[in-house]
Amino acid sequence: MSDVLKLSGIEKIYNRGTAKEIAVLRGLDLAIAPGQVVALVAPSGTGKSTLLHIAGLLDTPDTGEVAIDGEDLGRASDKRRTAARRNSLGFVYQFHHLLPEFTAEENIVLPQLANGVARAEAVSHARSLLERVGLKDRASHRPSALSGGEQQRVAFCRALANKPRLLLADEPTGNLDPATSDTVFAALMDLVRETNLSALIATHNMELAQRMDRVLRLDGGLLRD
Ligand SMILES: Nc1ncnc2c1ncn2[C@@H]1O[C@H](COP(=O)(O)OP(=O)(O)OP(=O)(O)O)[C@@H](O)[C@H]1O
Repeated sequence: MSDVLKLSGIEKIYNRGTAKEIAVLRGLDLAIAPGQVVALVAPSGTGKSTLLHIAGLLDTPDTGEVAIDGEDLGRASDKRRTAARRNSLGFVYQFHHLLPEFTAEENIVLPQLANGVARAEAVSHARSLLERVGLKDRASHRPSALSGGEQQRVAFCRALANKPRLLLADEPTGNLDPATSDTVFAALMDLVRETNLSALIATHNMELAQRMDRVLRLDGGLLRD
């Protein structure tokens, strides 16, 4: 079976050929197998965002290949990359970025409608996701009526709404206090495991990183165990 994410020889150099040249990624390789959860540990400024943007098809490398499920998308058309982002990738950030004027449930329904799923099916899927993260009775609340940990759990459900193959997360619990971070992270991991999702999760928290299948450090533009 092919890797869900395969990065090969990724180079990203900003301001190439000028005095301000900065080589952020220097021939980086990464393979994530189906169902594998990888922790990305990267001190500030080492290129974590650059790497997540390239893996998430939001940016392109100068050289190298980005394959999702065996399809090379690094230099595919914008249309194809947008479709892959919608269908194959889920994103979670440090802040939830939920739509404030919609309920928790609607925030999970809307991306499905945008992908052509019928409303009844989208609602049923949203409810099942909310139930799995313990928020069944919060479905009709707007984000402002939810705690920080609850907001983030809704954001996880939204990321999984379109049944992605790969979850990309940037400090998904970085905005929460340590105790809340712990339970919310456990909820995310349960959801990821239940759906056999692959994931690349950036975190500064070594204790959380150790709970993943593999811990990789970004160092000198390359990934090391
Ligand atoms: N568009 C750009 N043009 C020039 N330099 C850039 C650009 N984007 C990022 N950089 C530089 O590349 C390096 C890596 O940036 P990146 O945002 O990937 O770091 P990061 O590891 O995500 O940092 P942080 O955790 O602090 O957000 C930094 O030195 C940054 O200043």
